Amino acid sequence: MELPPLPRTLILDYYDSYTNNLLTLFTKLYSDAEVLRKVVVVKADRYSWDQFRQDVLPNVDCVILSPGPGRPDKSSDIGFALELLRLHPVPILGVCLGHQAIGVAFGGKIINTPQITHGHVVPVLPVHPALGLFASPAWKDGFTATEPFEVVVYNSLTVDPTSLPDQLEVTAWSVPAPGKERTVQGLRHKEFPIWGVQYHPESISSTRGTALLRSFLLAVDAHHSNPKSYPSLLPSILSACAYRVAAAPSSRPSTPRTPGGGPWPTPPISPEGSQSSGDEADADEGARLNVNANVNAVGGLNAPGRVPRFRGFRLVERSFGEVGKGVETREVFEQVVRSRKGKERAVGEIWLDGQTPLRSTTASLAIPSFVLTYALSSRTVSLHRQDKAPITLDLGETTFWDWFSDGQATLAAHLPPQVVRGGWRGGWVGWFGYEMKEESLAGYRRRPKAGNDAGEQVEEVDACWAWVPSMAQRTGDGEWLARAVLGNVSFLPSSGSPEAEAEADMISWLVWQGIKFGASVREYDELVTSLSTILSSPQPSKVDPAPAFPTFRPIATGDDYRGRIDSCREAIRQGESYELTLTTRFESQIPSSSSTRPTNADADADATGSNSVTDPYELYLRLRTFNPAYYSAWMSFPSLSTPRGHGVHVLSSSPERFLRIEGGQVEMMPIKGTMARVKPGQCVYRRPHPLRPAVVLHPVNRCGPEAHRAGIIRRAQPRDDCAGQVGAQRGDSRGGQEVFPASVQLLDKLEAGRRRGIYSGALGYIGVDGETDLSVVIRTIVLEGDRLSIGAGGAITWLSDRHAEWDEVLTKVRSVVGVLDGVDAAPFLPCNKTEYTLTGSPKLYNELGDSGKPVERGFCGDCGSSLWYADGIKPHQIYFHGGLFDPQTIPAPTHELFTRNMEVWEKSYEGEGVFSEAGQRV
Ligand SMILES: C=C(O[C@@H]1C=C(C(=O)O)C=C[C@H]1O)C(=O)O
Ligand SMILES: NC(=O)CC[C@H](N)C(=O)O
Repeated sequence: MELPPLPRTLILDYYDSYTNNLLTLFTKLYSDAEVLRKVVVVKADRYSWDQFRQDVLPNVDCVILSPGPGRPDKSSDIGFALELLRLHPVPILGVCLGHQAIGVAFGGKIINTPQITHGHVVPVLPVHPALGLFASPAWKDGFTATEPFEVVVYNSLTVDPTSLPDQLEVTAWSVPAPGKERTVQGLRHKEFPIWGVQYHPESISSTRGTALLRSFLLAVDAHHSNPKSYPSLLPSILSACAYRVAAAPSSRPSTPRTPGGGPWPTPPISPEGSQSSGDEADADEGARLNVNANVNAVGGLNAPGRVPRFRGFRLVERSFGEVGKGVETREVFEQVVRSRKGKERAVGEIWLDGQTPLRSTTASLAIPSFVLTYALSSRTVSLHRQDKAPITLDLGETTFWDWFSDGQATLAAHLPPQVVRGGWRGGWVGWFGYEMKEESLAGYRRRPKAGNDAGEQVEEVDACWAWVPSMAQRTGDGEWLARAVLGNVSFLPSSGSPEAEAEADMISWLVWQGIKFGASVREYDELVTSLSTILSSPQPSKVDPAPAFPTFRPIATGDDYRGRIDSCREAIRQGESYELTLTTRFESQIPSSSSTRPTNADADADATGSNSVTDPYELYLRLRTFNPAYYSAWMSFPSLSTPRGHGVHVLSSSPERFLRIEGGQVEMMPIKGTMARVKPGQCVYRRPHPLRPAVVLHPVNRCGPEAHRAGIIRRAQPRDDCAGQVGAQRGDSRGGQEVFPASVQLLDKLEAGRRRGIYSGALGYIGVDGETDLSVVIRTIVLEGDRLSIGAGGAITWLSDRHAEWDEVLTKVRSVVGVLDGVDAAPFLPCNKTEYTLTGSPKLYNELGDSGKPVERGFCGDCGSSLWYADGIKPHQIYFHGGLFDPQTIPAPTHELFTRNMEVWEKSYEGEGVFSEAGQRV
């Protein structure tokens, strides 16, 4: 079947993640170059109706109305689409929301669909004899019209078939389950070139998507009396494009790197420049601020208006081989970071503490050389250094995102072309808080800049990025490395004063403030020497884990939360969203004075939870054994302040990857499916629903088809929540309404505008070489001043149960801190069981194992403690109790037994079984 020439197509985007998939559908039929010239995605509110009609419409050949949140009978949701449909100067295809708009434009009614369904595959059958696009030769090509075909539906609303105006005709119906009502799945206008489909032809899980697009384009071509070709879109229209097929593959050459798969800090890599190259002068000279020197320009920098003088960074590392392989990370951390000379004045402490149950942990341990924080309300960046008062910079209209990423790009441009990548080799470590969405999400409104008086108040830390020039790292194999970024960057201002120049961008500003980025060779040598001493004669740890967590209380009652769940579900029923991740917070306090500190005996007596800890590091030590996680981390910045007091400390045990960039490939790994407690003695797991990956993968989808093909979008992990979701693996999100901005703003309201802070943000490293690994900040204790908080929540869908969701929130928080106070659900009792049987869904709560395969994980149904089992093990009766990770309640032998059993299990597990504590099958 011949392909019609590609008409100039305008896709009107109602802020839906599927819009991008519509674009992808075009690239399945036409070349990227062709799609780039002829297809444009424009946000539905980009133009006024008048502008659109006068300037845009005469220059396009057809319009596609995208899916979207909201209702087509609400003008704030649908904009000028109804006017456009009534005018129909060019052929129009409506998809989902766009299809419903066709119904409304000509007098039909919108009602709730009999079964609200999001992300399911259903059969659809065109009417017979076929009408509209289903009568097209392009549709019929190789397909029997009387066969149903499978498609994905994603809607709360539908066109009421009893209200259908005379001008419209149904072209397809759903094939309902016995006893259920059928729904309208296709429409056409009897006279005008207007067609609609309720389902999503653009979903990768829908069949016959390209056939439908072909039918439409054939109809468009026929409408325009079959021209041989269409011109390219005007540059003015192309420039309004919200996103498009990627124009060219990434310009950065791909560089050799070791195969990935290691957990978060870093896999072992081949050494590069693993000893000091003796070019000490180079590194130190580069470190000097040199704004006026007569220098040679180095090409390739993307920041205009300045001449770089820079000899480049060198990423160096030194392995200690077998030395120190058995030494505990904690001991090394305490000696390298905590008891370093002058450490009490250090600007911060970093411990990326990736943990998996079976294998040695990986870790990055560092003292940052400086820290940048950002305050959204005043739009200022602050530079924090040891022994110096903070210095601030007003970013004006520039967002922190742009400022930071331009700076990072400049830094990365100073690497030698062939850098060996692999894990974190130095650079940024920190977080973007949840509120940073304000400066990044399309359509999200930035708050007005605070007035002068706001300068008097202590501001929130909305983003915090520390610079790490050198660190000690432990690989997944237990091998120790000293890694560093050597060298520096300096710039000659092209004109004007250095200060004015410095305002313009991050690097100039930092250089002007005297920041040197790289470590000097001397500093690196010192690290190597001290690490070598520590590894060959380690000192036992001097700090004990806190004997108990302080008692956390929810900031609102279960009733309150359940009420908000109801509101979420109502919004979903109204078609405003299909999934809303509602959250709340639990709080506690630690005494600010060490005088209240009890003796160990007191603490033991009060081990069910007391506010007895004064050093947050002790709390972290407890957390890392109580709830070890792939993204465990300790980040401590004692000199930062927030409105809640002095000192910001993050104690994270997040299991969830937000985004990883490795060798230029982007990977996201959303999790879903947290267990609900069902009966004492049993941990039963709720089956994850399939929507979550769609939401979380949305940003990756934005990378466009080119990126997908180039393999930049690599894979979603083969796991239950993605099972069968080829879509997720290809970056097609299977689903629906764009989370942004509608759902995010809705959530702001549903959470009464409460700040989430670090919780729900992204935390991790962004290497100087661009290698990045960020977690979703969940299961994380944040300490600001003496205030402790833990955020928790869950994704609410139409199918959510108000009681189960609240219980799930409690389960999540208990997995972090155990006992809770002031909750109106079943009390938490410490549990002494060592044997558990899990039934139900074989896949539990997925985390990442070192091997790259998922490690399953759950919680004890009695006490909420962690349960682990390992990679590649067949279903699924589990035994051991996560007391393993709580030395307070489970004696040491259990730990060993557990580990041993895991080994046995790994080697010899066959079929199902329940195992005794001694490792015997029972
Ligand atoms: C919001 C939280 O978790 C998010 C929601 C999840 C869910 O609904 O299952 C799972 C992981 C997180 O992305 C949280 O744990 O606080
Ligand atoms: N995916 C969509 O376009 C959904 C349309 C509409 N918001 C509904 O829920 O029915």
